[in-house]
Amino acid sequence: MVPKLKVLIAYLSYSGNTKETAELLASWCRARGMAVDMHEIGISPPFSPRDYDLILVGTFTWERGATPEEVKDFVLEIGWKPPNVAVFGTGETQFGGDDLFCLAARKLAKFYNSPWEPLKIEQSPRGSQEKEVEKWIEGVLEDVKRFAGKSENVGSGSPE
Ligand SMILES: Cc1cc2nc3c(=O)[nH]c(=O)nc-3n(C[C@H](O)[C@H](O)[C@H](O)COP(=O)(O)O)c2cc1C
Repeated sequence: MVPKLKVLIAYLSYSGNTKETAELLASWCRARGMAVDMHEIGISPPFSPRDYDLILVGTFTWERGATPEEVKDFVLEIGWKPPNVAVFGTGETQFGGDDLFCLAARKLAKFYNSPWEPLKIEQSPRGSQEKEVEKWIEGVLEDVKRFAGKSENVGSGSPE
């Protein structure tokens, strides 16, 4: 039997948009037979990144493009850069246009040298943006087997 792909979805959400995105991603992966664990940043107990074939990290963007402190702490707790991190984020263009839109997600993807462009969702993913979520996770999973099982210790640090 082929072992199930193991996916961890870690996210931070205050008002629910990033959580909704995380749940859509979880449903999509589970419907395709993957084993999914959810991790609420700042709440769930620590996990071992090496247990997973893919780690999805979701964050909203805070004032003037800032990364939420909880996400910075999460990154420090992990303490190294797993090579199989894909980032998704929610934000709102009304807070600073394209320059600041989902900037925390973009910075996080850069920090992890993520092989995938971050998914950027305007507010809630429900409705027309659900297609974007699906397209993004499909693309990520196409590549995942290439990265599965590999790890690379490149030191610790913190995103801006
Ligand atoms: C005070 C404040 C500042 C914000 N600044 C930004 C920002 O600079 N860039 C951005 O894309 N979104 C910004 N947002 C929008 C949130 O990132 C967006 O509402 C997000 O979907 C919230 O995620 P959550 O529902 O998971 O908590 C800001 C929201 C608030 C309340």
